[in-house]
Amino acid sequence: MNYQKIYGITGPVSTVGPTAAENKLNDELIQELKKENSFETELETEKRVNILKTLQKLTEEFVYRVSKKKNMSDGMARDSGGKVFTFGSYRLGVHGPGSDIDTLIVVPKHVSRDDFFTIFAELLRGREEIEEIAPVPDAFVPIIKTQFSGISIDLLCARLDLAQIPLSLTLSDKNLLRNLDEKDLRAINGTRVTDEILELVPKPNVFRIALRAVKIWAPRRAIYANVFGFPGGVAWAMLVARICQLYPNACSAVILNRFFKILLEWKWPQPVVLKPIEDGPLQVRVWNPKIYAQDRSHRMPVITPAYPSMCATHNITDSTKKVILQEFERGVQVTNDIFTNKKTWADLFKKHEFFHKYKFYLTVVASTRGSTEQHLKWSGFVESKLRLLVLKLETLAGIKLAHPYIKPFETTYNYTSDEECKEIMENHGTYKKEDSIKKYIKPSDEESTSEDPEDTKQFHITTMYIGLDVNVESKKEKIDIHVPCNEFFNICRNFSEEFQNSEVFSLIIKYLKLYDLPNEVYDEGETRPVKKKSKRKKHEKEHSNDSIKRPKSTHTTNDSTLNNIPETPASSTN
Ligand SMILES: Nc1ncnc2c1ncn2[C@@H]1O[C@H](COP(=O)(O)OP(=O)(O)OP(=O)(O)O)[C@@H](O)[C@H]1O
Ligand SMILES: [Mg+2]
Ligand SMILES: [Mg+2]
Repeated sequence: MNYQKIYGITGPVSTVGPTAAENKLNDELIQELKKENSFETELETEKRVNILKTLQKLTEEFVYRVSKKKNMSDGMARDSGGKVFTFGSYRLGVHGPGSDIDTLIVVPKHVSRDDFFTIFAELLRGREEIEEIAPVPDAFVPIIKTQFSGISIDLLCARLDLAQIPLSLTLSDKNLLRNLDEKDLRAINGTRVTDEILELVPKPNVFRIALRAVKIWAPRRAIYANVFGFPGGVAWAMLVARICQLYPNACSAVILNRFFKILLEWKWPQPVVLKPIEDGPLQVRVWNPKIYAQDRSHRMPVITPAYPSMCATHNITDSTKKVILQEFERGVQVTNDIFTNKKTWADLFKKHEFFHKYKFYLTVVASTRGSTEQHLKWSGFVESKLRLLVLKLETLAGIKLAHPYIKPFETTYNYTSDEECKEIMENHGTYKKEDSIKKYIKPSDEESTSEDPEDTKQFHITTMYIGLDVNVESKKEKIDIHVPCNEFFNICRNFSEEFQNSEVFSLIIKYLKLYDLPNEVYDEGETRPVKKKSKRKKHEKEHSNDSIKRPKSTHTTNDSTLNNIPETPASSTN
């Protein structure tokens, strides 16, 4: 008897296969994905395979060398093995020409993480294909980032409690997780999750094409970014996988239409799971809303299948949930129209209107008078906390939606005196004033031909945007965002002693109207939103009767007031 395997925790919704018309739409989808440069060439694929072969050899050599150092015999040292796994888009088979290869190097217990950052890094440096190597041993997930024959590689390392790592090893057995430290557990998790996802979908190729489409659609609609409260790559993959389980014989075009329909109608916060959540051998938390209040607070939970199951959408807020649902609704409409030949797949992938649709925006500006490295640390930290500001804003009575944008904007200025720096700080980030400080902008690396003069210092600025949908009925009431902003400032400042140095690190929240958004947020050739009455010209001179108050100073204080949002724009410095 040939029963069809049931994928997932329920039976399928429908087991019918595609019609001729659906197959045609599916071919058109693939054509559109090709136009979008979703696929790489065979030659490029071959290059990746060869890189992985080389990495496997290097891994074996690495384990061998460490084993010999521990006085093992030649035979034992060789038998210690070592194996390269992959995860991320490459493992799922949805990578494009610009994707990296996410790799995990699994080593036996006598090889340490320290060895990875010394001996393995040394072996890498010895290869002529290596162009860059950046080890980050102190990261939450320690990593070596490198460029190998022009392809970015992320390398993680995990040490298992085994004497040997044979090539036949798979990571599916949860007992392999015994006696691992937290960093090893985190490193191994990515591979275990992607492996399981592929096991749990009925037709991996149907899943891949649908996921490729979602990976174009979601960033285009500005809803792909785990840090800012949207689903990230793993969550989108699991959402597509669940729809594939429900329609095991459908083609990718149909999966996409059902994806939008089912997820729009989903009884959130009912979780999306790909298989029953398992218990396991470790003293670690497994997602369980019956036990943990934090898990009950997840608004659109999407749960990873590999033990220990976690929620991949922990960061979603009420606002981002609303935005995601709006996009699902649009997805239903557009795909319905595609199925009745009124629209095409290109319509689905049209760019978002984030910088056109809100009357009011907050800009969160993290800046550093110092090195690029210092700024990366500071801006990265502020970025990782931005969703906390969103959470605080959306609880205010007058704010219907606090919608974070998924990509921070970066600029670096060269300056020579405090006055110049102050001028930059005061004028950066608004359409009206940005021209006045263009002279300070640092040319990008390719453009700059010479080194900066010695007395030139750098001012790095990262700007994040939050669109505000303000309740018009409460127009007469003041919306005071003083408290959430101050709390946000404190979170960022007080994280470390280093960040308290306001001479170096600064954080400003500015309040902008739509028409005063700076040019950086629009693509080249994109039409700026214009007021109906007065068309502004790019070279417009500064007006003295600015509707936007200037930041109080470049130095930071804890004084932030953004009162009366609908009526009185203001800016705020910290
Ligand atoms: N900052 C991070 N912290 C922890 N894990 C991360 C981080 N960035 C990425 N990862 C892990 O690495 C995986 C792959 O991330 P990556 O950024 O390479 O995206 P991807 O899905 O592979 O897409 P792409 O094709 O752009 O490479 C993620 O799914 C996640 O598990
Ligand atoms: Mg990747
Ligand atoms: Mg990566």
